[in-house]
Amino acid sequence: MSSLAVKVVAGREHRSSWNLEVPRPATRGRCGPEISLVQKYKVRCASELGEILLLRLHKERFAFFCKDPWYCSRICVTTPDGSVVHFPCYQWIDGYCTVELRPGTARTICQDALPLLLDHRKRELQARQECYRWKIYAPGFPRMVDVSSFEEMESDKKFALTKTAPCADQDDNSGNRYLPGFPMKVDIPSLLHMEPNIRYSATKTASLIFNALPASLGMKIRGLLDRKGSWKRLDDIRNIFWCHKTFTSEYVTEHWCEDSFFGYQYLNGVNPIMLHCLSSLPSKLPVTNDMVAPLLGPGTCLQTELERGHIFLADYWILAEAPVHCLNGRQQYVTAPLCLLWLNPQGVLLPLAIQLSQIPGPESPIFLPTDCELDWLLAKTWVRNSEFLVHENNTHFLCTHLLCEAFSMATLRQLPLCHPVYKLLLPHTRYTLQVNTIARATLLNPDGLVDKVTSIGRRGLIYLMSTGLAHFTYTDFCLPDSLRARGVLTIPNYHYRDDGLKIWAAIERFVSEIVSYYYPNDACVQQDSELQAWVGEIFAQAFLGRESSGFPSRLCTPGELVKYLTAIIFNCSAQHAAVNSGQHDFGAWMPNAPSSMRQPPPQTKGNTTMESYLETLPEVNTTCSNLLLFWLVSQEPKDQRPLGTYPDEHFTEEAPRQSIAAFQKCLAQISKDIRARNESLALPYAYLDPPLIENSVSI
Ligand SMILES: CCCCC/C=C\C/C=C\C=C\[C@@H](C/C=C\CCCC(=O)O)OO
Ligand SMILES: [Fe+2]
Repeated sequence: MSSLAVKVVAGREHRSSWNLEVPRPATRGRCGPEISLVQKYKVRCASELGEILLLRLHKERFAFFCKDPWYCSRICVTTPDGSVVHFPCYQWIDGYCTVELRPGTARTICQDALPLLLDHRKRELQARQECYRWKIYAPGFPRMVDVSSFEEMESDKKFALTKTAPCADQDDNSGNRYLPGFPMKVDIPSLLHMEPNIRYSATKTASLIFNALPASLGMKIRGLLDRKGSWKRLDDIRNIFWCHKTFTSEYVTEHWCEDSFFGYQYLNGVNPIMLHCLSSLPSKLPVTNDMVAPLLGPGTCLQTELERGHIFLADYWILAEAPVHCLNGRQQYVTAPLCLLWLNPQGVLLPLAIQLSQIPGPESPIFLPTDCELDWLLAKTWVRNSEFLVHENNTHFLCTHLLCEAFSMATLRQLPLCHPVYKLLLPHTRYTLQVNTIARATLLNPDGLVDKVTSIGRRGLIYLMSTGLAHFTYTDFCLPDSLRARGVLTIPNYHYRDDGLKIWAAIERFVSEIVSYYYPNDACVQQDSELQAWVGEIFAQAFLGRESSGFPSRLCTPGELVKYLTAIIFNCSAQHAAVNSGQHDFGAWMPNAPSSMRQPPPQTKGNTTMESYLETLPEVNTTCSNLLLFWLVSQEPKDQRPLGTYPDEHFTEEAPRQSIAAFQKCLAQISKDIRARNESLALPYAYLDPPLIENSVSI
């Protein structure tokens, strides 16, 4: 327990009496803002204070009680003339220290003139930069949070701001151990030292553990996590999760073999960003008209369909040189397929041809829907395995989790609490540093889950993500630009695109209202040195300063700022929901998303049997460990905050608060429309229904 003292720093000195409402120290054990208590203080001053510039909270030891972290939401001050001033805080106060708060009115650095306030901004950022330090995890990776610095903070060590952090590969791995009941090693030390302001709340942690433990122990007891060898029958896979079936997972189990469902997943599955429209075939995929004529039917040909813009390609080139790994002591296999698809006159997307390598030739036959059933199924399953690798590592982990971590870090390090962009973005960074730290400690660590279930292992993951980042562009990052560049604006029943564009537009409208309020002209953007440092830090640390990425290193106009902020908020919320929430739905039927392949890709046709198919799919323990992860990450643990909900009132002015209300109204209408559309669908698409989208990447 500790005591709290409040000090008011004001502009002028006069006689007055002030009422302060301060959140009372709640309870031990970081239970977050869930318990809300308010303490009222009357502060009598010998003189009138005038405008309050800063409010200082001192947290001190109380008698002999031990140190307790407190969560302070905000302080409300009623002035002698009856007006109320809010001082947003929304932070854990750990240890005995002083926190200085400014009134809630957002201010850019250009709007501050008083040296006291300019100095306060500077000191606030210095302290944050000391606390949140960048770490190089692997060459070519976006930089991430260095959790070891929190350990140092707690032991009150002093350190230089320029301290360089080690790479993950040089870390001491002695704390990386097996935990009873779990199929992989866990890097325990890195989980123990999170700074309280970025740590999961007790509710969220408990919810994650309650989701994980019964599922993991259930599989352990049934021997599934330890059973090596092939599945004996495909049907046995149905029984892994007898109690975790969803409407979609059942639908997938029924329809996974169908070509139309294979095509559907490119539009509305967990990786809806792969298709590019072709105007001509690439030379590395020598599909002829004769090959596809039986499927195209009379009255058309491949060339005509190319000219109509009805031919699409999913190219897994990035896997061509991925390192390959061993699972259960056996060599695994990876390939880099090319999958050609056709949008038929009924508006259904169908696979036309699959080549399982980037190099054409007699050893890489082009598989066709007219081939025998098992050959065609095996070729499609190889593509689904490639989808798994590209989706999990790049679309999901790199492009949402890791990039959003870098946005979160830059926001914490470069923008003070009173900055309008800090107020706008902070809710969209909630728990991202924590979930990524958990992922690094359980999935990406040596002998972690990625090493236990994927054919490329941790080394392959590092290769894929660094190669992915080296090719990632600002166009890919901005949904409308990406859809246009990929030529997929007119494909029917592309619900990810339709819902995503509506949400993008709603975010854009909201952001442009906020931006126009605080940045009325180009000069305001250009002269905001904190904003420019923030963009520059993202460019340098997330995109490694690569000019060809097209990401800005500087922003010049309010329009550029609106686009950039819209893209960040969209990717932290909607994009993560689109590529995260369906992992169990689409992956629980393992043959639809195998994490590894145990036989080389076929070099001839006509040899596939059900036995060889089962010998190619992952073993029982590999399958079950992976499905355990899918189950866990497909549901947001409790303590959720859906898109557009801002219970922490960082903005206190009327204009931004009205913009928030309008944003919420717009999202509610989008939700209504999505739900109405879904009524008529055999397989509803709900991943982008706003109430089901989390504000931030937090699982
Ligand atoms: C089997 C027990 C695992 C416990 C892990 C608990 C929570 C997971 C924490 C974070 C997950 C984050 C992301 C991970 C996504 C992709 C990683 C790559 C996976 C792969 O290649 O297999 O999910 O939301
Ligand atoms: Fe995720």
